[in-house]
This record gives sequence, structure tokens and C-alpha cells, in this order.
Amino acid sequence: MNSAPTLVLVMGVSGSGKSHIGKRLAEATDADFIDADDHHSPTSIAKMSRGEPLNDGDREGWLETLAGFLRNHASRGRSLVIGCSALKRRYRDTLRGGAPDLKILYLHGSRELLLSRLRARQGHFFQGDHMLDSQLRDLEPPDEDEAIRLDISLSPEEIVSTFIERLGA
Ligand SMILES: Nc1ncnc2c1ncn2[C@@H]1O[C@H](COP(=O)(O)OP(=O)(O)OP(=O)(O)O)[C@@H](O)[C@H]1O
Ligand SMILES: O=C(O)[C@H](O)[C@@H](O)[C@H](O)[C@H](O)CO
Repeated sequence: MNSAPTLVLVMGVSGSGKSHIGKRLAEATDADFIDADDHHSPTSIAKMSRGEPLNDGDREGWLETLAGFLRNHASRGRSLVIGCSALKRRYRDTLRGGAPDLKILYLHGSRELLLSRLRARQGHFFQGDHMLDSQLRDLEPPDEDEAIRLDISLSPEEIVSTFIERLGA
């Protein structure tokens, strides 16, 4: 029996756990995982490494590429989890262009907890309190109709199992 592929976006600001949770969720649901961080242009990586936040223009082509991955997985009948900041509503609309039935897990948490997780993480191109603050300014949080929202103070296991449970409900 063929079941329809599930296409999931794990979103939130930097340090919210998109990569960590996204990978675990993909494993738990036999889906592929794509980390949006791996698909920035070299120009965007250089910009963030200099401590400059991305703007709408920098993110446009990147979001189109990610929408293409969603479309491709849907057409092949493969489930996919994408970890992507997707901070603004219109960014998520671009992603929904590749997957109209996109399910969204929105990871949210306090600035304090986000900063402590980012500070503990070594060797990543995205660093500096001002970079997180820029994302918090850009963020247009999805409401309950658009996403399942879970707090990052929960353990990764709790986040994954609660999301799967709510998705099935
Ligand atoms: N629920 C959690 N509980 C405890 N630690 C967590 C949780 N989620 C993520 N972490 C840890 O927090 C740090 C940040 O997580 P991660 O790198 O996945 O965030 P991210 O949203 O992908 O960030 P970025 O957008 O900057 O890549 C990592 O060290 C990760 O192991
Ligand atoms: O929308 C953005 O500005 C980017 O996705 C950033 O969020 C970085 O990719 C990421 O946070 C760094 O790890």
C-alpha cells in the first residue's frame, strides 16, 4: 500500500534546534533530512561569517531551491524533513509553493536559552548575539493554524514524540 509522503519544515531562529531536532525527526519517521544551512550560496556564507545578517534578497534564491527539494520529494513519493529558519510568512509561502500541504514544527524559546545554546556551540559560521537579535526582529512567528509550536526547553525526545503525536491527531 502506498501512503502519501509527509513533508515537514522544522523552523525557528538560530540555535532553536532545527538541525538537531530535524535529524532525529527524520530518523524517527523514515524520512530524508535536508539542512537548509548546507544550501546557502558562498556569498551568503561569507556574509554571515563576517557577522552580517542575510536580507530578503539573499534568501530568495535559497528558498526557491528548498521549495524545489520539497517538490522533488513529493513527486518521488519520499518523505522529507527540512530544517530551515523560514522566519517570515512569505518565506514559508515560497516553501509551500513546493509543498502545499507542508507540515510545520516551530521551535520557540527564550532569548536567554537560545543564546546559551549558541554560545556552547563551537565552530559554526553563525555567531554573535547581534545575529540572533536580527533573526528575532525578522521573525514572524506562525500561529497555531500554521504550525505545531513546541518549546525548546523540552528534551529532543519529547519534542519529536509530541510532534509526531500531534501530526497524527
Ligand atoms: N531540545 C533541546 N534540548 C537541548 N539541547 C538542544 C535541543 N535542541 C537543540 N539542542 C542543542 O542546541 C544547539 C543548537 O541546535 P542546532 O544547531 O540544531 O540549532 P539550529 O536551529 O539548527 O541553529 P542554526 O540555525 O544556527 O544552524 C546544539 O548544540 C544542539 O545539540
Ligand atoms: O535565514 C537565515 O538568516 C539563515 O537561515 C540563518 O538562519 C542561518 O542559516 C542559520 O541560522 C545559521 O546557522
